[in-house]
Amino acid sequence: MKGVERYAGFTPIDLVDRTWPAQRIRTAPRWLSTDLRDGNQSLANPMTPERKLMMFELLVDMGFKEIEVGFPVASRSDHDFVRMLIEQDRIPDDVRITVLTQAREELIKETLDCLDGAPRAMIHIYNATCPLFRDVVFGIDRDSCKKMAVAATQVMMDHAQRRLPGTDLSYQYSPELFNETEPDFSLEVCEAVMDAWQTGPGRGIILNFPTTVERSLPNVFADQIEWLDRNLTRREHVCLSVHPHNDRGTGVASAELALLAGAERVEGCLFGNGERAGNVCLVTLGMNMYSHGIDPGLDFTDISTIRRTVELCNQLPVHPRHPYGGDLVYTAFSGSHQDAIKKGFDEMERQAARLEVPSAQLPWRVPYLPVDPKDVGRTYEAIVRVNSQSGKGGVAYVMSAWHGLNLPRGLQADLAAKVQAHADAMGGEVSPSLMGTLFAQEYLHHGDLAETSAWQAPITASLHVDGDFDHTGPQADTFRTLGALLGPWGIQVRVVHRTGRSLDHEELAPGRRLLGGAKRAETVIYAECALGDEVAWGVGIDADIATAAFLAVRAAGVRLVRESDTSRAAVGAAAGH
Ligand SMILES: CC(=O)SCCNC(=O)CCNC(=O)[C@H](O)C(C)(C)COP(=O)(O)OP(=O)(O)OC[C@H]1O[C@@H](n2cnc3c(N)ncnc32)[C@H](O)[C@@H]1OP(=O)(O)O
Ligand SMILES: CC(C)C(=O)C(=O)O
Ligand SMILES: [Mg+2]
Repeated sequence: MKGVERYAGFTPIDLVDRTWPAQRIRTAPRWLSTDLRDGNQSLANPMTPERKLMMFELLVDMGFKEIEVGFPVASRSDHDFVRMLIEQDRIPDDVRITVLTQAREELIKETLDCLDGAPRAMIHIYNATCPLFRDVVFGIDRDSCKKMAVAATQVMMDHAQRRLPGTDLSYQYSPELFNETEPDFSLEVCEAVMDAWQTGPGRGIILNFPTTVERSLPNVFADQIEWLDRNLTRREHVCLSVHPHNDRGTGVASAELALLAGAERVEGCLFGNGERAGNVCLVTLGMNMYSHGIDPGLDFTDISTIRRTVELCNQLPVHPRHPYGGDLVYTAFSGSHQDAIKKGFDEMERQAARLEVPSAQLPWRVPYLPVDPKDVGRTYEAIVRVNSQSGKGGVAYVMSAWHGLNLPRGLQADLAAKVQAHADAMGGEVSPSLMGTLFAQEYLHHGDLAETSAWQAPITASLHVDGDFDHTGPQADTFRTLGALLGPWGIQVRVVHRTGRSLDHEELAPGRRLLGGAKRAETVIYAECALGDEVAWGVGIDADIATAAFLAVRAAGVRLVRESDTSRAAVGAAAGH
C-alpha cells in the first residue's frame, strides 16, 4: 500500500527470559472504571449530569470499587458532578472515587479543592514521558520530564496536607505514553515519584502504565510489564496497574497478557468506550474470566440492562457482535452451528435427568456458545434464527423451543426442506411463528377423508409419540387397537417410537404457546406414511391418544395420495398420456 514507508516497525523490548507465557490468570484484578473520565472525554456530547449519575450508579451496582469520576478542572460540569457526589453523600463506603489532573501546579490544587469533604478519594496525576512528547509537546529533556512528575507529586502532597486533612487520599501516577517510553526512563520517573510520595509501609502507590496509543503487539506490552515487575523497587507497596487502549484492536489481549506478566489492576470502560478505538472493554475482560471459571468480581447477570444503560449514557450504539453483550452474539443462523447447539442442549437435558439435578447446575457444554446466555440474563429465544443458511437442526430447535414439538428426524428433514425453499424464495429470515404456520399448513390434516378411498396399495404408518410413551402400558394397547381399526383402510401400523420428552407448558418461554394453542396434556403424534417409494408426514394433536394417531395418519395419508397423484400425473404427462 502506498505510503507504508512512512511507518516504522515497533522495536520490542529485549526480554529473552520472559516468564509470563507460562503463567495463568487465577484471580480477577482490581478494576477501575474510567467511563466517566476517559470514556466521557472521548464523546462528541459529553454526558449530562443525569447521564453521569446513571453511569455512576450502574458502576456501583456492578461492583466497581474504584471509579474515575472525572477531570474536575476540565469543565464546570465535571467539577460539579464530583461535588454533587460528595455533598449528596452518594459514594458508598467501599467505593473510592478518583479524579485526574495534569502535572501542573494550579490544576493540581484546584483538583484537590474539588475533593473537599470526601472521606476517601484518589488523585491521579499524569505526564507524558515518551520521546515524541518530550520533543514535540513539552520541548524538554528527560531530566525536566522527571522533575515535572516529582514536582507535581510534591505540590499535591503539600496542598493535600493543608486542604484535605480529613480525607483518606491515595495517589496514582501514570507515565502517559508508557508503551512508547524507553523502559529505563519510565522506571527512573516512577522511582522518583515513589521517593517523593515516600512510598513504603502504609503509603502504597498505584503506578499505572497506559498504552495511551496502542502501537505494538500485546506480547510486547507484556514484556514491558514483566520488565517493570522485576525492576520496580518497593514492589510490595506498588499496585501495578495497566490502562490499555485499543488502537490495534488488541486492547483485551494487551490487558490479559499484562495480567500474566504481573499487572494487578486494570483500567478500562464498559463496552470499550474511550479515546479513538476505545479503552479496553471491561465487559469482555470480566466475562472472559467468568467463562474460565474465575469470578470477575463484577456483576454481569443482566448484561442487556448494562448495555442499554451504557448506550444511553454514551449516546453510542454497542455493536451487535460485541463480545458477550451484542445483540447477535448468542445467535446462530448457520445449519451446522444450530445442529450442534441443539445437540448440546439435548445432551445437557439428558444428563440433568440422569443425575436428577437442574441443567443450570451442570458444567456448561454447549457447542458454539462460550457461556450460558442465561448466566448473563439473556434467554434462549434468539439462539437459533432460521434463514437460507439453516438446516434441520435449527428447524428442530425452533419447533421444540417455540412450539413445544420434538420432531422425529425424518420430519425435521422434511420440514427443513420446506423452510429452506421458503427462505430461498422469499429471502430473509423465517420467524418462529412463520415456521409454525408452514408446519401447520403442511402437516396438520386439511383434506377430505373421502380422499383416503383413493388409496390403492397398502400404506405403512410409523408412528412417533412426542414425549413419554410406555411400550407396555395402556398406551400400547391403544395402538394395537388403532392398528386393528386402520387395517381395513389398508393401513398397517408398523412401529411406535418416542421423540423427545414431555415438555410442560410452563417450560416454554413466556408468550409462547404450543402449536395451535394446544395444551401439553394433549398428545402429539407424528405419522410417517409410506406408499411404495413415496413417504409423507402428518401430525395429529388430541387429548385422546388414539384420535391423535388417527389424525396424524389421516393427514399423512391424504398428503401421500395427493403427492403420488401429482407424481403419477407428472409421469403420465412426461409419457405423453
Ligand atoms: C491520555 C489522556 O487521556 S490524558 C487526559 C486528557 N483529557 C483532557 O485533556 C480533558 C481535560 N482537559 C482540559 O480540560 C484541558 O486540556 C486542561 C484544562 C487540562 C488544560 O487546558 P489548557 O491549559 O487550555 O491547555 P490545553 O488543553 O491546550 O493543553 C495543552 C497544554 O497542556 C500541557 N500538558 C499536556 N499534558 C500535560 C501534563 N500531563 N502535565 C502538564 N502539562 C501538560 C501541554 O504541554 C500544553 O501546554 P502549553 O499550553 O504550555 O503548550
Ligand atoms: C491519563 C492516562 C492514564 C490515559 O488516559 C492514557 O494514557 O491513556
Ligand atoms: Mg486513556
